[in-house]
Amino acid sequence: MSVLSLADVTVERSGLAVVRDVSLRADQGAVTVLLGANGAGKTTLLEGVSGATPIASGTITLDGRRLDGLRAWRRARAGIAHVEQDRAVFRDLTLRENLLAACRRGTTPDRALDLFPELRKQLHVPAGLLSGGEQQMLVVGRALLGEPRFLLVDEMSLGLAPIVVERLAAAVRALADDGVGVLLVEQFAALALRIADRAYVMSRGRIVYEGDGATLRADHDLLRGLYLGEPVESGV
Ligand SMILES: Nc1ncnc2c1ncn2[C@@H]1O[C@H](COP(=O)(O)OP(=O)(O)OP(=O)(O)O)[C@@H](O)[C@H]1O
Repeated sequence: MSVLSLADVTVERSGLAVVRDVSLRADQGAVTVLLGANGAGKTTLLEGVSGATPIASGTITLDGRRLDGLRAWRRARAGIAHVEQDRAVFRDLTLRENLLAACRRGTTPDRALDLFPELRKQLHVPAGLLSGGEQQMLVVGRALLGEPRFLLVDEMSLGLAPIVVERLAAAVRALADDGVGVLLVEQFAALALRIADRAYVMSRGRIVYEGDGATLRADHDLLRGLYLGEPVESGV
């Protein structure tokens, strides 16, 4: 089983450490969620893992192999796919063309369309005309076409209707059950914890909680305290 592992990772923005000494691990076949309030550093951490932003110190390894010195495309080739927050699609190309653009030689868009069969009806629609939920399905599906071992997903629920969010969450869970390792960043904890195997909470750049998803889901006071940066004590 593959393991994505971070040890003492610090990432800076404009010279300020916004991710500080973060250590975490994500396992293949599991959903690992990274929670935390707005501005906690979650997006920056994912960017550090994918290589979109260089890390200042620490190590990132995939099955023991150092990734942190590699350019982003090499990390992608090693098996890391990053679904960024911006839902960027080629707006004038059809959904099908967007998927084909992401296919490796000899692969087809089937994996994305099997995960989100509702997209098959929209294959010839320009991606810019799709709903926000369909665009999100497109970018998640597109990320799979490179056959990643790990999928980093940033705030996939942002601005979407609850029913669509449920659909996306179920798809992400199914991916993990199918053997992909998912590292999911969410600001809204309830949904993420429902599909999580393991959870981390970040506050002001640091990890302030690590545990299994079910424990945090069951303890609202603990979760609230972590978000507010209060002492980590159950039942406060
Ligand atoms: N380009 C930048 N230059 C300086 N500071 C930045 C830059 N981008 C982000 N920051 C700051 O870094 C901190 C972490 O931001 P980040 O986006 O990683 O947090 P987040 O937990 O993902 O929050 P959000 O849910 O708002 O995306 C914030 O305080 C933010 O203001």
